[in-house]
Amino acid sequence: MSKTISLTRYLVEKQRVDGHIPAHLRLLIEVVARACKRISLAINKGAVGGVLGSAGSENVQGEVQKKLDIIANEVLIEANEWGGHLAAMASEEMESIHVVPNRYPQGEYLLLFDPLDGSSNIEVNVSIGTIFSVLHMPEESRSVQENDFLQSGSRQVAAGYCIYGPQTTLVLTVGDGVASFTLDREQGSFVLTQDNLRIPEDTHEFAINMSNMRHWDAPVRRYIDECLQGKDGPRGKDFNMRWIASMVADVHRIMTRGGIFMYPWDQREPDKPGKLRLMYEANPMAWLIEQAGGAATNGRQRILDVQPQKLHERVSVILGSKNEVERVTRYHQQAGQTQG
Ligand SMILES: O=P(O)(O)OC[C@H]1O[C@](O)(COP(=O)(O)O)[C@@H](O)[C@@H]1O
Ligand SMILES: [Mg+2]
Ligand SMILES: [Mg+2]
Repeated sequence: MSKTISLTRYLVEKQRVDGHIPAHLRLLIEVVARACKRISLAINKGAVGGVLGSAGSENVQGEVQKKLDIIANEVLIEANEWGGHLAAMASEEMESIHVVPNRYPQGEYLLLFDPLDGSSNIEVNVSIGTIFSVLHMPEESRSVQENDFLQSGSRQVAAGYCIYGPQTTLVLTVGDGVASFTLDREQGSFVLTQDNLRIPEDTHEFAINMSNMRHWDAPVRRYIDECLQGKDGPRGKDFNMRWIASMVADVHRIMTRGGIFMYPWDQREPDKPGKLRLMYEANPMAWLIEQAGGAATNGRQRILDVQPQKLHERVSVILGSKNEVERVTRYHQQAGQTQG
């Protein structure tokens, strides 16, 4: 029988042997992973469990909430409140931060999450996921406030996502590479399935919602136009396109075989920097991608260097295989376009 390494053992080794993470961070990650297991079970029940469909409410961003958006949010809050070594949490589904009540143990970390990403795919049985990011409380902060969360992505201490697809897979970084763990339902635990994930620097696969083409900025049009010209164009090779409309699923494909993902600023809502949220979608994904050898920018600067001004801030996202992301970023610089 092959020797398997559970997420717990992997994290214990990161703590004890490699000295990469403190004990409280290890326990926090384990609590998030346990919550993801529960979310995975709820999703699997589908129509049988009565969990599909709209909840009949909207979140702070004006998006219709699905029942599973709310269930996933509640599972994450409940699990982390009493066991997460946290000071507070923030979520796509909550307008303001959730401070851990003082009847529970207080901790030094801040947890941000998109409880269910790609929720438009729930009913069609296509992969969806949970994205999370962990920050340290600023040293000087006494009682936690929203401002404490407004740290750039480069200050994350852990980040990851869990994809609920044909397999449930947790992909994690604590700043020394990326590892993935697949849920073994018989054992009830996440098992290490790949260590030190690497994204190829070159690719011939792009992911973008092409229906927005007429709204894009010139550098994005230029890049996609050149890809579409294939062998006959300046790139001299054919490109393939994929768009799942679940960032988690599109990023997971890139983690697995390379590619570039873009949700750029566009002219539909020119005052918004982008569609995706900086703090609990773009930052954790950008860090994972960089840790796997890829790159992530908003066309103008590294996503991890963007200083957030508000909790639900949006950002233009270009991430994936390094050479392609650098090319799109260069096109933005050459065009003098600085949407971000
Ligand atoms: O429907 P569009 O405009 O193609 O947008 C798809 C994008 O929106 C998102 O679904 C946003 O995530 P939520 O489902 O968490 O709101 C991304 O996962 C995905 O990349
Ligand atoms: Mg999302
Ligand atoms: Mg979501």
